[in-house]
Amino acid sequence: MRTRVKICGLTRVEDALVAIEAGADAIGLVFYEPSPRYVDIVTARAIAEKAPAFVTVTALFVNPDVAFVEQVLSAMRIDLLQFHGDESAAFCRQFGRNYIKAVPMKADTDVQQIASEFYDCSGLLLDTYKPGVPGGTGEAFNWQLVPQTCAKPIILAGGLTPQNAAAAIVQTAPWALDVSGGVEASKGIKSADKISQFMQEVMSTVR
Ligand SMILES: O=C(O)c1ccccc1NCC(=O)[C@H](O)[C@H](O)COP(=O)(O)O
Repeated sequence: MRTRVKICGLTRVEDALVAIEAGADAIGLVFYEPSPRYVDIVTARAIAEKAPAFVTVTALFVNPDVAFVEQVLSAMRIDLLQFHGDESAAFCRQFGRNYIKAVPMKADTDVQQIASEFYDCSGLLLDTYKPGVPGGTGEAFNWQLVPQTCAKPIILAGGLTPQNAAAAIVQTAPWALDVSGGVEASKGIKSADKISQFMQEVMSTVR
C-alpha cells in the first residue's frame, strides 16, 4: 500500500499547485502566528481553493481560541483540523470536524494511552519533541518509539526529507508521512524539486 503524504506549511498558491501536481494527499496551512509558515486567512483561502477533490485541506492550530478556529472554518474549505499544542480531546472534538492530534515524542510517551484518550481522532501525528518549539523543528526523533500497532492511524512527522522518506516508511510503516522543512528552499518557501523527489521516494517504497 502506498503511504499517504501531507505537505505542511504551505504559504504560496504556486507551492500548493506543485504539491498537488506531485501527488500530495493533503496540504497543511499553519494558523499559528509565531511560525515562519503562518498564513493569514486571505492567503489560506486562495491556497485552499486550489485543492481538488481528494486532496485534504488541513488547518493547523497551536492552542487556539475557539473563536479563531470557527473563523477559519467559516472562511474557507477545511477538511481536517490539526491540533499541534496541548489541546485536550474535548477541545479538539468540540468543532464536530475530523481532526488529527500532534504528539511530541519523548522516550516515555505512551502512544496507546493517547490513542484511547483521542479515540475519535482521524490519526495521531507523531512529531519531534523540542522544548519551546511546538512543531516544524526539521529534526527527526527516534523512530524506534513509533509503536508497531496502534488503534489510530500513525502519521510520522519531524525532519523528514527526500533522503530519509523511504527509510521512514520501511522502519515505521506509518499510515502517512507529514513533511514541511525537508521540502523547503527556505523557511515557508517550498522547493518544487524537493517535493518531487520526496513524492517519488514515497511512491516507490512499499510498506
Ligand atoms: O511549521 C511550523 O512552523 C509549525 C509551527 C508550530 C506548530 C507546527 C508547525 N508545523 C508542523 C509541521 O509542519 C509538521 O506537522 C511537522 O512538525 C514536521 O515539520 P518538519 O520537521 O519541518 O518536517
